[in-house]
Amino acid sequence: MNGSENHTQKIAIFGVGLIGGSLALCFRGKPGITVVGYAHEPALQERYMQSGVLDEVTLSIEEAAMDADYIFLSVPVGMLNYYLEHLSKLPLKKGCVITDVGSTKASITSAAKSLDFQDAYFIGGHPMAGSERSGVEAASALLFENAYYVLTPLEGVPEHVYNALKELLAHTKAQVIRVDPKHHDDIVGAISHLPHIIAVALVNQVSGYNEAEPLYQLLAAGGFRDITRIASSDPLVWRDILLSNREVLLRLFKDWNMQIQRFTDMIEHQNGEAIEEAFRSAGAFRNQLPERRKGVITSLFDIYIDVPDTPGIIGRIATELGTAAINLSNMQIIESREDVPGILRLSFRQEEDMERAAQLLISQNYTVRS
Ligand SMILES: NC(=O)C1=CN([C@@H]2O[C@H](COP(=O)(O)OP(=O)(O)OC[C@H]3O[C@@H](n4cnc5c(N)ncnc54)[C@H](O)[C@@H]3O)[C@@H](O)[C@H]2O)C=CC1
Ligand SMILES: O=C(O)C(=O)Cc1ccc(O)cc1
Repeated sequence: MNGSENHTQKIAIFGVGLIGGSLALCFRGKPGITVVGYAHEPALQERYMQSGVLDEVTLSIEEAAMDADYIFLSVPVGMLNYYLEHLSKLPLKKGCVITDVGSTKASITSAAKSLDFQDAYFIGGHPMAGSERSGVEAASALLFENAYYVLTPLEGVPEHVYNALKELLAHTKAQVIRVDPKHHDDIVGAISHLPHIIAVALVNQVSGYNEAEPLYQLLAAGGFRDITRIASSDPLVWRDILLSNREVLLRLFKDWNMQIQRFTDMIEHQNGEAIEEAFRSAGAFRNQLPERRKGVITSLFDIYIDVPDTPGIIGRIATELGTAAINLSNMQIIESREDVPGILRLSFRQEEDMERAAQLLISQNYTVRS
């Protein structure tokens, strides 16, 4: 029975990459849970097993699905229908819940509506956390912590089945939220898919200029890196997402073109006041966004310090923090120029570690900014 603590539960994961692997890590080792991965290619079997996120791995869809209480489809969006259809023809365990993690929800939900799962149920899902990285090696048990996890249950899914999935997802430490599939795609199109497109288009524009003048790449610093991180996302995963949210995106492009046209007009007519107002209103909205939700990418508490361009300085700072038992999660030089101090970003998982590090470094006369 799903959701019962007294029974052993089998969780099957199809597509053990960033998201599937992170889910596996959240579930694996929890009392009574066995996590089995499905690998569609022999080479993946070894890779999945070596990653240490699974209890078992199989090359057989049937074997993975057999007796599973939950099946997570965490393959690229373009492959979801194939697996859903295949599963609908298998004798699944009574009460089995099939769910997915795809970044669009309307298409998979409408496919699921047209299939007969007999004694199984389909509940669409989308964890609103991730990164530009991909593959099981990038998986982390902390990925979903405090993020939202959207569920889009089909009509007719009993409440206790929905609640059992929600209970299982508590292992991810995400906050489950129920959203209509089409509404989900409208919103996520604007806040995730469009930004990915803009980032890629911008990088490609600059990369074109850089072919004739390599100074573009050399001078590209803070702002460019910040808003283009997601341009490094997996091409195949994103091809599928964008094609699956086609209509929403085509609509969003119209509004986007209007925004660009507005800037064209303001600059052409030297309308400084309107430019100021555009920045003012954007800033006001952005500043009210909720604090970055914790997760492996976003949980970091960052401080920035100016570092003189002295050999070994980074190693020295890391050692000093280590000696003071301050847990540093990451350090990255985000600007380094000849003859001027570079900027080093120090990231911490705990706010307390960040505060202690700031105090220590200030006491050693470093310039520390948050
Ligand atoms: N990348 C992100 O930040 C997020 C992605 N998603 C969704 O999660 C799903 C997976 O994305 P990621 O984990 O990022 O990608 P990934 O590339 O890290 O993982 C995909 C996995 O699926 C496997 N795979 C590919 N084709 C397959 C096939 N035909 N049959 C079986 N397995 C196959 C790959 O070997 C890989 O292990 C996508 O549907 C994506 O839209 C959802 C939230 C965040
Ligand atoms: O890296 C980022 O900031 C992301 O935007 C991650 C992401 C990618 C795809 C999703 O469907 C949800 C989240």
